[in-house]
Order: sequence, then structure tokens, then C-alpha cells
Amino acid sequence: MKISPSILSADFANLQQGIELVEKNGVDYIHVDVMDGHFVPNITFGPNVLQAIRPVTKLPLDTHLMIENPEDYIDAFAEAGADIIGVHAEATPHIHRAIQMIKNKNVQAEVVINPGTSINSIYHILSMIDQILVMTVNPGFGGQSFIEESLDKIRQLADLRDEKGYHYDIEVDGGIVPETATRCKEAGADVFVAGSYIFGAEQPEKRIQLLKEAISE
Ligand SMILES: O=C(CO)[C@@H](O)[C@H](O)COP(=O)(O)O
Repeated sequence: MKISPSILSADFANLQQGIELVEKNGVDYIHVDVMDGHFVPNITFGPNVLQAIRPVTKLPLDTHLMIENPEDYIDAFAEAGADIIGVHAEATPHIHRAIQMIKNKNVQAEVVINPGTSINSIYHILSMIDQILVMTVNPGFGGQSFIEESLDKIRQLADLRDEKGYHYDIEVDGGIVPETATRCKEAGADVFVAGSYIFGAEQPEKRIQLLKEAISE
């Protein structure tokens, strides 16, 4: 079980401080939400920001591209230091090629699906991927409520993994707090992204501890 705090909810003027705090408290990844103002109605970080935070942490940078034409930026994010790159199935007609491009850069390949997207659309790439991100809110903003219907998709993906012997981790993102994390874990999730729950708190270290307890029970 892994925790991946989303720096979307960190203090952008003190990103280094936020990252060091969560690293010190035993999280597993740093989740970087890249938004382009087209695929989602919000704009955040480009490869330059990723490159700037790369030396600040030893943790893998779990990079979630919420951008149109992700193929145009995969190399830039890989060269900036991303360890995992996630591309949305909805963002490109060539998701198979995008996954190949990520793997060719020796970066872990992730496919991401929105709450309204069925797993049928990614069925034929499941054998290739290292991680699948099941969005449990509509992407674009932190602080939204968990969408219950996502649990079915997590169960289906966990069953398929067992049945076919696939190796992917199942990551969940959006509205993750101890209670939703426990239910996602029971459904088969392995990696838990949390933004506002961790960085929106006065004592993020306590929140990390509570999340850890919720997913280890
Ligand atoms: O990708 C996204 C939003 O598009 C997420 O990573 C959010 O940052 C999660 O925020 P919380 O729901 O945990 O506040």
C-alpha cells in the first residue's frame, strides 16, 4: 500500500517545504498534477516545475498528465525526472502509442480513466501498463467528493489482474480520506493519492498517519 500526496493542494510558494514534510513522514510517492486548461479547466505545472522539484526529493515523482495531446510532452516530462507518467485514455486517440512512448523512455507507464470512462476502453493495453489510475472525482480540482461508482471499476480491475496475471498497481485519486481509502483498499486499490486531506490540514503529519492506519487495517 502506498500513499502519494498531491502537491496540487500544497503551498505553491513553498513547494520544497511541503514535499520535505511529507517525505519525512513516510509517504511513498509525490503526485504531480499537470493541467493544461484544455483537457481540464485548470492550469498547473509544466516540465520546468518538475525539473525544479526533482532534486528536492528521493521519492518517485508520480506524474499525472491532464493534458490534450500527451504524446507531445511525454519526452519532456521523462527528461525532467518523472518516474511514473500517467496519460488519460480520453486525451488521445492513440493511447497504445502513448504508453509505448512512456516505456521507451524507461519510465513507468500509467493509464488514467475518468469517472465516466469504462474499463472496456483500455482492456487491450492492460497487459502493458505498470499502474492504472482510477479517477474517483472528475479531474481538474482538489477538494471534491468521492464518486461511489468508482468502487466497481476498482473491483473489476483487481479481478482482471488476478485472472490474467497482470502486474499493474491500482491507484485512486480524488476525495481520498481514511474512510474512502479503506473502501478503495477493500475493493483492490494499492496506491492512494490525497491532496486536500494532507496539505489542507494544520498538521499534515497526523493526516498521513491516519491514512496509513486506514489502509493497513
Ligand atoms: O488529479 C487530481 C484532481 O484533478 C487530484 O490529484 C487532486 O489533487 C486530488 O485532490 P483531493 O480530492 O485529494 O483534494
